[in-house]
Amino acid sequence: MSNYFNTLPLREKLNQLGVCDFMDSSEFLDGVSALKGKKLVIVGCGAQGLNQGLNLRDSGLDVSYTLRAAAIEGKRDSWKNATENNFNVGTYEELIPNADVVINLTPDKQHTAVVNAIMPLMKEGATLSYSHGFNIVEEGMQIRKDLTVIMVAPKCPGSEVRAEYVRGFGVPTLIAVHPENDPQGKGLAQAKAYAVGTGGHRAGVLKSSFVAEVKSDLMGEQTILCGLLQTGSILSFDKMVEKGIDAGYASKLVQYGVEVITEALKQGGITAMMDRLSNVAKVKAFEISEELKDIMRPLFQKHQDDIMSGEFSRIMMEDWAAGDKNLLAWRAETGETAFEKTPAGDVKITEQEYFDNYTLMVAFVRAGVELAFETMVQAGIKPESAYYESLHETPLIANTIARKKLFEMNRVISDTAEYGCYLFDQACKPLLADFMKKVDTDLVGKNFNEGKDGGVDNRTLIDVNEAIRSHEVEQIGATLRKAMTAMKAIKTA
Ligand SMILES: NC(=O)C1=CN([C@@H]2O[C@H](COP(=O)(O)OP(=O)(O)OC[C@H]3O[C@@H](n4cnc5c(N)ncnc54)[C@H](OP(=O)(O)O)[C@@H]3O)[C@@H](O)[C@H]2O)C=CC1
Ligand SMILES: CC(=O)[C@](C)(O)C(=O)O
Ligand SMILES: [Mg+2]
Ligand SMILES: [Mg+2]
Repeated sequence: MSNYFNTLPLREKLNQLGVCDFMDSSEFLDGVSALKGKKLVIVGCGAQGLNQGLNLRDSGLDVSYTLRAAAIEGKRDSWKNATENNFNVGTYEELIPNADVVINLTPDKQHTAVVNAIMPLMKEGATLSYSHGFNIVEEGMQIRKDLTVIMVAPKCPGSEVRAEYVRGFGVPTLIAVHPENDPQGKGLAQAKAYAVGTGGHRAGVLKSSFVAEVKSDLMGEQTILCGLLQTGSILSFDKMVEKGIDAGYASKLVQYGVEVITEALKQGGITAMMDRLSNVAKVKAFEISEELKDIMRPLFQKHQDDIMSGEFSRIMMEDWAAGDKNLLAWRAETGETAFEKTPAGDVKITEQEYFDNYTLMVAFVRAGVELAFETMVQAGIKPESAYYESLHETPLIANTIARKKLFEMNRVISDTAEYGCYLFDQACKPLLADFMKKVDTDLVGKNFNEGKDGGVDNRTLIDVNEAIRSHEVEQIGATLRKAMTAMKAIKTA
């Protein structure tokens, strides 16, 4: 097998990277009917497996789980997840031969082995589905020609696929049909029905390609979504402790702050998030986020370049071959950070205080979202896709940090995302060392407005507002959010 993307001629690379059609709600009037009465068998019952299955069942579809024999015999967590939720569970031999759609929701590093094990058992003309195209795009997996290969990729962690559905909303979803595997032409109808089944159509569905999904998904998770939220959280906590802010207060501000701040982002973009600051704080946050963008731009570009060239997947696959040596070591290190080890203090922090006392995080988020968006678009990813991946998903990742900090975030995201998150974090911290030396408690830990009279230069404020509002991520965001009429506000700390 070899990297599928790298075997394509340039025009075809560009072609597939550019596939991105926002699907109008009228495209989903058939609901789940293309999958109704069909046997959907999910392989694996982890973060995506369990939560997608719950949504699909609640949408009236026939869902069961197949697990490797050892997981069933050992009654492992995946077996418990499925059986405690009253799903039918069986071995590959028991369930795959009758499945109309086999949904592969095992970790990316297992895909080649899993697909090689299940493919011979699949019935003629069945469908194989993925939620991330790594195996097809980066490893060049070849699928039997009678099988249809689709992708339904929710732009968020599995836990939030469920949480948003239960709230009556959904998460933006990329769907695709692999051009090499659509013998009956039914792939698109099935992928659409599946996206309705998970609730994705209420938030927005893009008709994408395996290539466009992989090259954007890897970029988002490594940089703004997971990498930068990790780096920003740790640096913020350490700074507060260094400057004598109570550690319990610092822990609480960082754990919940990013969720509160990015809730405004989700509802009204960078503009709404920045508008939560006083005028003086907004001007300052704008200035430091411009500085942060200049410092971090080369790192964002390096991540995108390595993703496009296949260098990222090459080094990650080396780690797979080494039994996840680096991943496991980095995971353990994350668990040992002072932020992770310091419980949130029993102090009241009001919703507004999270903005006023954590201006630094507002600046990190603006810088990271805009940089990720700009870098993706420059690399040929379409703005709609870049918006979901950089802006809309950030609050959904922040929800996992609010739940149980960074170790939890890294547990819930895929191993692929986790590996890339650590790579970014390790490169970003030294890059920000000089910047962080200048940061004081007015930006993190104390109210930025304290001791200031609140006055700003009108011209400066007008220019700042204009720069924020005219960014392309705000333009496309305003359009895409118009379709999100069912969006629910979430209860933050
Ligand atoms: N995590 C997320 O939020 C997101 C993930 N995705 C994609 O979804 C897919 C699934 O990822 P994720 O939900 O994180 O995976 P998890 O690690 O949470 O779940 C893995 C499941 O697969 C099973 N499994 C592991 N190894 C094997 C194996 N060799 N053979 C059979 N079953 C195995 C595990 O069960 P057991 O070990 O007990 O057998 C477990 O039930 C990936 O393609 C990922 O990129 C996409 C969007 C977001
Ligand atoms: C949660 C999600 O969308 C990720 C970050 O892409 C993943 O877990 O791989
Ligand atoms: Mg993703
Ligand atoms: Mg991912």
